[in-house]
Amino acid sequence: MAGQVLDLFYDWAGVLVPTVAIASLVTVVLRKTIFEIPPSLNFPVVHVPSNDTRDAILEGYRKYPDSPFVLPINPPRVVLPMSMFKEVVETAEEDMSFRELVHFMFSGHNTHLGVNVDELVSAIRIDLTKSIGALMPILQDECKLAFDTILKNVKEGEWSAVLAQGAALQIVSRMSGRVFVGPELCRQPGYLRTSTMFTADAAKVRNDLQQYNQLLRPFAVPFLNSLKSLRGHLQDAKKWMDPITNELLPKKGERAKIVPAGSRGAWISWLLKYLPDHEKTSTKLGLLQMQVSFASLHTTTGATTNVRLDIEIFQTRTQLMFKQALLDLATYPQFVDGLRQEIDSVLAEDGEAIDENGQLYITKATIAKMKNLDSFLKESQRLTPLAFDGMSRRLHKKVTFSNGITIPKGVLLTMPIYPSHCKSQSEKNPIIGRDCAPNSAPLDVFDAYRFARLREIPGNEAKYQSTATGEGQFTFGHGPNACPGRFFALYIMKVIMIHVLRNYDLRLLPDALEDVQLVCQILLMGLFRLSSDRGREAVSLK
Ligand code: HEM
Repeated sequence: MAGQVLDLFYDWAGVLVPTVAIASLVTVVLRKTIFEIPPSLNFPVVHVPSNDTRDAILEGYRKYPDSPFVLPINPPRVVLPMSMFKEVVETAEEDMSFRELVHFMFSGHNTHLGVNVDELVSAIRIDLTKSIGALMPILQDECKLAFDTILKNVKEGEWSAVLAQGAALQIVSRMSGRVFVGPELCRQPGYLRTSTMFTADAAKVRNDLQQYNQLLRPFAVPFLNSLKSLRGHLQDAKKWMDPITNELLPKKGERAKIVPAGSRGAWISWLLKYLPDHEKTSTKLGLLQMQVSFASLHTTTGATTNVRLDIEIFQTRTQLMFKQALLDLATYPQFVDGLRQEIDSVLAEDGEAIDENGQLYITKATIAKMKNLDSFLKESQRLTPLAFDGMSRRLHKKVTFSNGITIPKGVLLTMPIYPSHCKSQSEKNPIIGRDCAPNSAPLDVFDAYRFARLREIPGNEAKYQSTATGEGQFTFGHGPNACPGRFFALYIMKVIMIHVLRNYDLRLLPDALEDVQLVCQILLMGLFRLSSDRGREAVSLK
């Protein structure tokens, strides 16, 4: 009898064991490929109402301010409590990385995004940032030319409707293009289209590939139109780089050419300094050019799967921020006079400088004295960051944090930066809550000079500048991966804001929809007019 039972057991075991093994294998493969659910995430899941990650993050942060929660989007995100931000930014690149996240989200094998961008980061962080002062004349020249061309129908003394979104895109693209590729190319419609569309097509490749499960993606790649367009942009970029590269590459025995900041080719000469010899080609420089467009356009935006930002996939980051600043200027007109007075009084004291072509321009040092303007831009970004999450990373391996929280390999992490900027969402105050200057409005209210007042408190001067990062100030990330382009981006925005404030009045269209935050993402119509009493008045030179 016992023998029969044993036989029966062995018969069943012979079937059961392989069946269970195959079933487990299939489950693991399905989880990894079809459903893309990272294993064993024992954190609460927050409902995402109609793809609105912003509301889901706010809700998650309200419910779980001190512990992780999951956003069930594709691929799912683990949102960590803000108390862990230091550990996240300080964790070694080999363990979790921002670039790996971009590579994963944007199919880096195909799009070349998220790959090593050390040379790009060095050229931005070291050369571009150091040269901002020297770039002031060309940035202001291009700003004025771009406004005159793009807003040519705006008549003095009359209100005209302007689609601020499109105008801002062209103005910012021209100003950054003037620095990257020089005056001829930066105004060419073909160049402008390629540098903005590269980002749009990269986002399309990402979205297209997400329609397929991971196993099928390699088979789908050759048929993606978005990828064909992307490759076309890279070929165009190479063509544009050919002449500049030929001019700048030293012939045998020659030393590398030094091109002064502001001259055509300077940016390329900075990149060449960091490239190994075998990569000093127009193909590589064209790729870097597209990568810098992408970095200043949409790196983390695409990774957020934020619906509102996805609508605006064609916009540059700086342009989005600039548009938001314009929107805030129109929404809170009570600050316009104060900002104008600051510009006037700083210029009355410093005067303007004259560039080598005899044109007036405002120096970087003079702009730096406009602390209310700096504060206005920082406040604008605090309440409307590009993404409602941020400092996102992908894990290369399982990581256990000092509080015992373990996150498995392959998971995408993010931080709830927007709620952390805004005290009213939680009683966990960020540092700006603690440091609050007297007379400041609550943290959920737009208070244009909040940071200017904070800077007046002894010891705070550098801590609350628009480019500063740290607790409660995460618009540009923080730590080793913090945005290297933020200094450049902010001076572009300041130059534009000063130009607008000195030359135009603006207000929202009277019938602008009620939900301004949403409207601004879709169709922001501003009304501009050349202010008759302020238009281009000459400011006394010292
Ligand atoms: C207002 C405009 C901008 C915003 C809000 C912004 C924001 C950011 C953020 C949040 C990150 C990731 C930081 C992290 O996760 O720790 C980042 C990375 C980066 N940004 Fe920006 N950015 C802006 C403009 C620019 C511009 C104009 C450039 C180029 C000139 C640029 C170049 C980069 C690069 C190269 C990285 C990747 C850094 C790395 O991988 O180490 N950004 N940016």
